[in-house]
Amino acid sequence: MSLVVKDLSIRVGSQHLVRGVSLSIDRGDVVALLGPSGSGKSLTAASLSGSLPGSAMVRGHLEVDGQATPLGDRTRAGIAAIRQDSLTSLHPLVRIDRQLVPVLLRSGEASTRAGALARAELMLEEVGFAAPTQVLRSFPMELSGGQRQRICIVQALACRASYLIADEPTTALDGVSQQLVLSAFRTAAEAGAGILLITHDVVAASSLCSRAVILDAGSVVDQGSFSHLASRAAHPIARSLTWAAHQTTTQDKHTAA
Ligand SMILES: Nc1ncnc2c1ncn2[C@@H]1O[C@H](COP(=O)(O)OP(=O)(O)OP(=O)(O)O)[C@@H](O)[C@H]1O
Repeated sequence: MSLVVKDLSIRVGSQHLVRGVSLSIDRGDVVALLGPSGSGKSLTAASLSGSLPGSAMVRGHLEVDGQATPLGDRTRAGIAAIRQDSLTSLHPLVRIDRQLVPVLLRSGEASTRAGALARAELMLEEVGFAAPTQVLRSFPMELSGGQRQRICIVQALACRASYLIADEPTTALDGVSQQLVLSAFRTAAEAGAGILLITHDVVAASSLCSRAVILDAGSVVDQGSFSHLASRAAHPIARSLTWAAHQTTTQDKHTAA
């Protein structure tokens, strides 16, 4: 079971911003999408989650668990997304409980409102909220950027989607929250979700992901395991992006030994 995108191409006006990108994510696997700023990671993510801007022209083939799926389809079943900008993802005039409870009921995580509230509290605790009851009663504007980001992460995980597209989910978070979120992703993958993690944090990616796809100027320049990318990568960007992570992982292993 996997999500496969082939020959993805995105244009806005006369600009060809993503060119022939192909990648796959297996259920239960976490794949990193790395690359310099402006290389096309967010556009690629948006095309998979059906949230490309209306001005974008998209071409290519998407298959979800063997089922061909239109790339422009905005109501895509089975794929949840975490976007970079958490303020636009949450309804500003709706309290957090009313943004989480319906998702948990729809996904079958809970069958009653009381059960969904209890589950929401637990999931909020798992991403570092010390007072989840209070958070559930808040409006998004009463929370910090990092808190809103973690609520979007809980909302996406609450969908229990087969695939999760996470665009820089931990950028606004402190170190402890980052670790908790990565641990929640690991748990989701162990439960069978396929995750695409877009990040500039190569060390975090190498600790969580089995392999990475590297984009530069809208094209895939390399992909494979982190040790492959660090040692034999054909493209200098792939080498520089993965070298530090590989060094850290290797040092950690030596320290542990
Ligand atoms: N709606 C849009 N209209 C026109 N150009 C866009 C649009 N969205 C993105 N771009 C351009 O497409 C290119 C890729 O953008 P994208 O946001 O995918 O990069 P990214 O790799 O996610 O960067 P970052 O790491 O900084 O988030 C950039 O040159 C950007 O300016």
